[in-house]
Amino acid sequence: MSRLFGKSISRINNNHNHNMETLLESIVARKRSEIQQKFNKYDTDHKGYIHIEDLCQALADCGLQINHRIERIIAQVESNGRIDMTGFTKLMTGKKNLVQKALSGELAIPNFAGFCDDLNKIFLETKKQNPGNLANYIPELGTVDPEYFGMSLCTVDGQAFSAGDSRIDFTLQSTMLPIVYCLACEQVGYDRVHEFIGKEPSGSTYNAFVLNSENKPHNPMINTGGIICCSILEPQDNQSNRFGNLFDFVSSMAGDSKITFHQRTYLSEKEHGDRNAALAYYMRGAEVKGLDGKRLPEVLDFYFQACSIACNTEDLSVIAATLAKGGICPLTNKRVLQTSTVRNCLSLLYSCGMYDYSGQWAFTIGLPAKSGVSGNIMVIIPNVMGLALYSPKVDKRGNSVRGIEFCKRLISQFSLSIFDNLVGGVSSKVDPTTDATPADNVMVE
Ligand SMILES: NC(=O)CC[C@H](N)C(=O)O
Repeated sequence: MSRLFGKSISRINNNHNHNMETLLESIVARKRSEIQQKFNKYDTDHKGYIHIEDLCQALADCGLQINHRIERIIAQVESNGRIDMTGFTKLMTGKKNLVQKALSGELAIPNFAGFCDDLNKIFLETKKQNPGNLANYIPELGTVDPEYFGMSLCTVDGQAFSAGDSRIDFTLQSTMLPIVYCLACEQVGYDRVHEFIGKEPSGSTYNAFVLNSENKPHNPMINTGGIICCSILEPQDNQSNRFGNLFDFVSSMAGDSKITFHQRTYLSEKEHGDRNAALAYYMRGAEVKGLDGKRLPEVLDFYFQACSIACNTEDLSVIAATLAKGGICPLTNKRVLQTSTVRNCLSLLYSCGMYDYSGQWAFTIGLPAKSGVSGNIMVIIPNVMGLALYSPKVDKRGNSVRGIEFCKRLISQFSLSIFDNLVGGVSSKVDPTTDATPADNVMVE
């Protein structure tokens, strides 16, 4: 009995091994033919090799700029500006890399050109109207061209697209606050920061004289919370190092980009900074913890300097993308923040990032974001991309009017809000990460 049983088991095993081999062979054959097809697609003149220029063009079509990261990947498989089938196979089968992902349609936004076309249309539609006012309580902000309108996006894979005035620099203003908050959390720890600052929206204007029931600023994304964060950052260091460290940190979030500092806006805000000075003295009078009362003018000065760090929407979209990617900059692939810090920051941006419009923003747009009174907005689409907008005319709450309008239109067309892709949801919106509508995935019996 047991011998018979043993025999049948060995027959089953033999059959199984044979079937397994055939299956593996067919998988290998399929993979080989897929690679061959791709190779043929880029071997445009059928000479048996791909010109590097053609490969670079294919990558550019996916939204990737040829930087040193991509050059390094290509250098491993090319010779004399060409890639043959052996090199191409190595490229497509080796450890997952950006080029492989791009050619396999696996980047964050697979149909990048189509998505950007749609975004461009939304941009042009939004551009037609320009209500709101310049925030001239900081006089220098009242001098900018009110017609500026720029938009940029950067995905977690580094796919980039811009429209309009995407290279015009603007001061970050309150959009610096999440950055200062992240740096403070990394330096002194999240618990310590929140010993001094709350986690609730204030429901009041960004520069209101309000504290929560624990005598703390409501959150780090409004002026009071921002001033406290500035007080916590490297109090023992000198002013030059402290500013330098913050500046370098912003630059590393922006992909080691050459960000700037706008001296005129800084001086303008400092000269007209009575409200923020009053807020600082109000907090000192209320004995708010975390505020170094002896260094008050220095802390305020640092706050004004931070608000006058400047960049363009291209840079800001990379900063947002670094947050979308959990603290790793998609252009340099360097980790600049711990994921836990980013998680905390995004939670706060979701509930408090748009001043006293935060609740409505969360409801209509459903994404973490931060605005600055210079007319910039950065929006984070977790695990997908960062988006940056600049249009200097703001509404009465201090949020860019066209920036909000662009986001409303974007979200009405694409399922990018964090609650858009609920299992069981039926929606006509397109998911640009899969190019399908959520309704395509629903199976109702
Ligand atoms: N909302 C903002 O962007 C305000 C920042 C500005 N520097 C201020 O303190 O008033």
